[in-house]
Amino acid sequence: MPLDIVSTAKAHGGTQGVYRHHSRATDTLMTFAVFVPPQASEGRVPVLWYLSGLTCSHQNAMDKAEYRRLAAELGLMIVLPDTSPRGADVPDEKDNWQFGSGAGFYVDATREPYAENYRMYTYVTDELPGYLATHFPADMKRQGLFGHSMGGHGALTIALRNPETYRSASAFAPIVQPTTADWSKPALDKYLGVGAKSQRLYDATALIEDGHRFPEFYVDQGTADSFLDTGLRPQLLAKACERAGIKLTLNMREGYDHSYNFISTFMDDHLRYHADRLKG
Ligand SMILES: N[C@@H](CCC(=O)N[C@@H](CSC=O)C(=O)NCC(=O)O)C(=O)O
Repeated sequence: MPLDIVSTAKAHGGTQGVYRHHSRATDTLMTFAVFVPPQASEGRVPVLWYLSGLTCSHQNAMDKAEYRRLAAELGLMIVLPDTSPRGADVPDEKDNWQFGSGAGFYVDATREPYAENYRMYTYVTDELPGYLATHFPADMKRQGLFGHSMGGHGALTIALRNPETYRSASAFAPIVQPTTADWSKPALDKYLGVGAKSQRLYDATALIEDGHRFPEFYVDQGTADSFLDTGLRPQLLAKACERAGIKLTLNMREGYDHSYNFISTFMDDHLRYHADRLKG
């Protein structure tokens, strides 16, 4: 399980690193970022996964999410995976930002020609955790997930499917019902097949309807988000959670849009939420 170091830099007493490896899941080179807090010099620390949105790599959140100062104070390791496989041999739609490169939707594709490489669910839930446990001072018994938009969808669905692995889950402006939203349905149709039952495994509201449970979710959503009514629709998650008896804290943030200005504003609240649930 070899890992190449792309870069490391000291930040807030910890280390921000970028790493690259060959992935068995995607059969491509994959790049990811990890912030290791200063507390790791004394023992393993809790792991918080940040799943990014459409068009992103590990780099966007590293540059704009402003997580390092408080993660260093709280002793949280922050892991930033890429959002899709990439490379000349990976099937893609160059002019479509809602599909292919930068738009893996955290699914394991089953349709050709995508099934060989687009296996981001397995990559994030199985393969990359193995690298963390081997190469980093990560306490894999204390893991949480959060993410933005497509990554918020990833965080909610992965938590619902693996409640024994993750202790906490939160999201910024998540796509809560990707099987029907205009910017995600076409991608799920291509990765998994039109009308495929398996699409429900990648849809937070469908998972809840089908009996999957997670103790609680914390969600922030900007009211000036241009994707709010067609792509995101947090009210659908609220309804599903209410019916299922899942505690949901949904903060509608007046005037905030979909950008990293919104994410960085509320980043501290999310880090504290996870730290409370990952301690001890
Ligand atoms: N290019 C698009 C806008 C794309 C966009 O807003 N991407 C978001 C995630 S959207 C949901 O998954 C993002 O995080 N972008 C990266 C960034 O650094 O801001 C358009 O033209 O509307």
